[in-house]
Amino acid sequence: MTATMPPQKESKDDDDGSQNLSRHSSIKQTRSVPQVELRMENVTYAPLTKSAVIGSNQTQTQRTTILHNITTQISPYQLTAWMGPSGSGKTSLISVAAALTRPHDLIDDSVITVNGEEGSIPKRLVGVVWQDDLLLSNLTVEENIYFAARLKTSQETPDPQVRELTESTMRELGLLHVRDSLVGSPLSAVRGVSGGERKRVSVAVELVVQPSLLLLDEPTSGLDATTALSLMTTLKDLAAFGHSIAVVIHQPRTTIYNMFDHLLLLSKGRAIFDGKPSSARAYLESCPTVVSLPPETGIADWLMDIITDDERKGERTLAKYWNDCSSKTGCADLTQREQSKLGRRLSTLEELQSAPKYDVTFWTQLKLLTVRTLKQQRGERLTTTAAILQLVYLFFTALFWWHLPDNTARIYERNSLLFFMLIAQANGVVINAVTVFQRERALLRRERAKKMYGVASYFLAKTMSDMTNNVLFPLLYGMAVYWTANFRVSALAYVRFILAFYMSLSTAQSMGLFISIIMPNGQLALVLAPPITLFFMIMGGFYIPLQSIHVGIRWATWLSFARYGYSALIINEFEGRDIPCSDDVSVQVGPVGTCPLPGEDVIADMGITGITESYWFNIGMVFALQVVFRFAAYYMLRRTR
Ligand SMILES: Nc1ncnc2c1ncn2[C@@H]1O[C@H](COP(=O)(O)OP(=O)(O)OP(=O)(O)O)[C@@H](O)[C@H]1O
Repeated sequence: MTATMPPQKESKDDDDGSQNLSRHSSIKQTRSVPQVELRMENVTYAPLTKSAVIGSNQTQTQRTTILHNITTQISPYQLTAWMGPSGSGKTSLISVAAALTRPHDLIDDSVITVNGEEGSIPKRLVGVVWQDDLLLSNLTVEENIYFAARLKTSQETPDPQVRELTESTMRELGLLHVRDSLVGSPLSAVRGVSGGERKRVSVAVELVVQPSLLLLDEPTSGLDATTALSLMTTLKDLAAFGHSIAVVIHQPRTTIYNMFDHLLLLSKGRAIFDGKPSSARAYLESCPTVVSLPPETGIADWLMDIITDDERKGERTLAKYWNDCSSKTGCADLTQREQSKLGRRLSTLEELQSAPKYDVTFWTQLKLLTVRTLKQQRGERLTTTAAILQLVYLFFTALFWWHLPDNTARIYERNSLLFFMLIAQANGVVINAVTVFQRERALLRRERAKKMYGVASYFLAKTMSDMTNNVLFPLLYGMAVYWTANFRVSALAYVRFILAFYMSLSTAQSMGLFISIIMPNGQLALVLAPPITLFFMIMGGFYIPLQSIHVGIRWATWLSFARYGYSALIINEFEGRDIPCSDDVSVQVGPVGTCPLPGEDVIADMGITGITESYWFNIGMVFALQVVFRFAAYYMLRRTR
């Protein structure tokens, strides 16, 4: 497919001096981007917030007005800057523009229009680069960018073209030298790329999908001057393709300031200027309280100084002055923004909303997400630390249960070991499932909002990865313990042991995922997961034989994956063989005096009777539970936004 370029801006009044910059951007445009003009009029953003009641331990819910009556616009072909001191509401304005706030938090006469029509922008057309990045730490820089690009580029675009786009984006952002480095994260064992590089990767991941509206929260923070300039140049070039771009920026150097087409200045949630950056100085100097720009002071530094000074005085003079000025026509000439020269008719909101839901088919989503999840989870689960943990478990297990003699005196120890293996590994697997999903949740929410993929493909890819990577080490532990403990010597019994152990662990994993999905509060999920697992473990029949569990809660044993897993392991160990008697007469299992003891008596003694005496019944039940957990998890995930 040949690259389709949207009409370029014919010419530009370079009265802001940006024509002096030599720009060598190689950013490529692979598709036509719907142009979006977003206008916010009289926007007052007042979310419900919780605050402490003075003098008591209680909290109260109230509306806090964060943005007051803001009117501004983000237009195609323009690079817009939002500047203001810390706490002036820049980040909140990004949330409003990206339609990430709740509609009822926009109060009074707030109106948002998209291409002239009231409504919020379709989220798939928006890219937001937040200050906190959401990257996949175990993928390389290139992989992070490539997967984002592939998922958001039409199915017909050949892969080499997507690779080329990835390459040019990396080049643009100075990331080629770290393309094969893992991104890493402060929390993971992988240190990864530097903070500034990670920031650039987050920008690249958004930039590569070429959103109509791109909002960036302090993209240059943590970057050196050259890289910051290069990034802003890239954004400026991207705007020239018809994208609408707004950056939150603190104190840009003058070269960067001169690139802006439109400037919004904020102070304590209020606008104090909205218009051409080249007019800001003249306008503000006309305000009686403002000291003129001193010689040899950068304009951005001066702007911050006068806003901070005004905030310190507490009279909101600049906001009032702007309010007076913008409500009259007196300063219209000074502040008039450069009119965007749109190359074509803007799409209606309905047209913007009616685009195909996803750029690539379900199967492509599934393939990409499976590869991506496998890579990410391999780095999280198949780590040296995880291997060492299993070796420690193996050491202790072998220490206490080494080569158990196969006689009636050691039946209890055999059973206890089977149960210990289940409890130790299932608990770890559940905690892991909870933690990993809590980490993925934010990324999933963001990517779903951008319509990069559907829940079904994400969930299926995750399930496939969960079934392999995540239970591999625990399974290897079980396979080793089988021989160190001297369980039943038979190839068939070994295979059946592996199957029962694997099914129990993967069901525990599905339960962990379900818990994690239904509890958005990650800390609560982590606190509750172990007792829930323990409850089902007790229902497993080792601590209390099934027939002795109180009749009021005995029904819960039918919901316990541990019951079926443990029963299958016990049946596999004892069914169809006789256990030689021990000389130790104090040990009694089964009918007194039976020698050798039939394995079936051991099984019956555990309360495993009737239909549950069948190995395959238990495997079937644990499988069914797994399916139920997975479907419930999927259903709940679809319902959450
Ligand atoms: N959900 C919220 N509840 C209560 N207060 C909030 C909420 N969101 C933002 N604020 C407050 O609103 C003000 C503006 O916050 P915002 O993060 O938008 O500012 P900012 O200009 O981006 O600041 P910074 O440059 O430090 O990132 C701050 O005082 C902040 O504490």
